[in-house]
Amino acid sequence: MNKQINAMYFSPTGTTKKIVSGIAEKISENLDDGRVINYIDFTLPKLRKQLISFTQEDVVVLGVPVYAGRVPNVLLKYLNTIKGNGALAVPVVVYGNRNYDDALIELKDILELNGFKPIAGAAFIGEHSFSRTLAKDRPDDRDLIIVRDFARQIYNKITTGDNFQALVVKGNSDYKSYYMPKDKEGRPVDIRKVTPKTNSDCTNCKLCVQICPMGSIDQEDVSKLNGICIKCGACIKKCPFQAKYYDSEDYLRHKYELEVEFASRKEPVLFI
Ligand SMILES: Cc1cc2nc3c(=O)[nH]c(=O)nc-3n(C[C@H](O)[C@H](O)[C@H](O)COP(=O)(O)O)c2cc1C
Repeated sequence: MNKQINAMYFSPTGTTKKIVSGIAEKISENLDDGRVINYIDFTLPKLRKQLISFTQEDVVVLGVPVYAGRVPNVLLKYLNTIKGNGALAVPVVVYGNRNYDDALIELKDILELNGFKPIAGAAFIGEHSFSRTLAKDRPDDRDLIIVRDFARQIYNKITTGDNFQALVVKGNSDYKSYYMPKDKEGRPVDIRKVTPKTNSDCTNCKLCVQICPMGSIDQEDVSKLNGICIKCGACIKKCPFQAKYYDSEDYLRHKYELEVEFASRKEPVLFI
């Protein structure tokens, strides 16, 4: 098989990267032709300025985390610039054990509209961006066995067929609106304006400036934001000194409710 395997992902806290890279690497191992995987990490703003296009010789495993039951809306503009030109695609969404709602069908549709041919899709589970206990340490070994099995099925599909039928995945073609947390009275609350705080353990190492996917943390004063915060969890989870945190009551209630309500383990779902 004469195909270039690509692993392409947005992954602020690293779970999507693990799944997408795992799938791409296992497909590639099955190929056994010594070809190197092309990794395209579009987590940081710099990469989202580059125009990317593929050809019919490419297989693109493309993954995003689920945000509010959908493809993160801050990525839509960028995703629509990627040109498939007939490349085979594997849309993958990774969610924090609540639900992936219409994110997978939305990602599949985006890829189709951009000239890709989706041949398989999946929803996997990753530790929730808001929490250190919800889906803790996932993807884990059990997930990675499923990653391997999925990659094997994709390899078989690519090598045995070339007239692929349209891929069907779970979801509403009329996508549900973005999922919203609720307040004490059950009314929807908007946590979009919530921003991280910085405590006195901060050593001013600037790691948070480098890893913020929105490029929003001020270089001179890391407690200041110059742009939007998408609550992706990167600065919170990756700070070596636990110096970043949220103190918004609405955010913390939502986090707690998720941890209680969605504690039971969900399993990955594959469509092929
Ligand atoms: C703003 C935001 C919204 C999220 N919405 C959902 C959701 O609707 N359902 C869910 O199960 N997980 C949700 N999550 C959790 C992430 O999808 C999940 O933790 C994912 O593994 C994070 O991927 P990453 O490690 O690649 O950043 C949300 C996370 C963030 C930051």
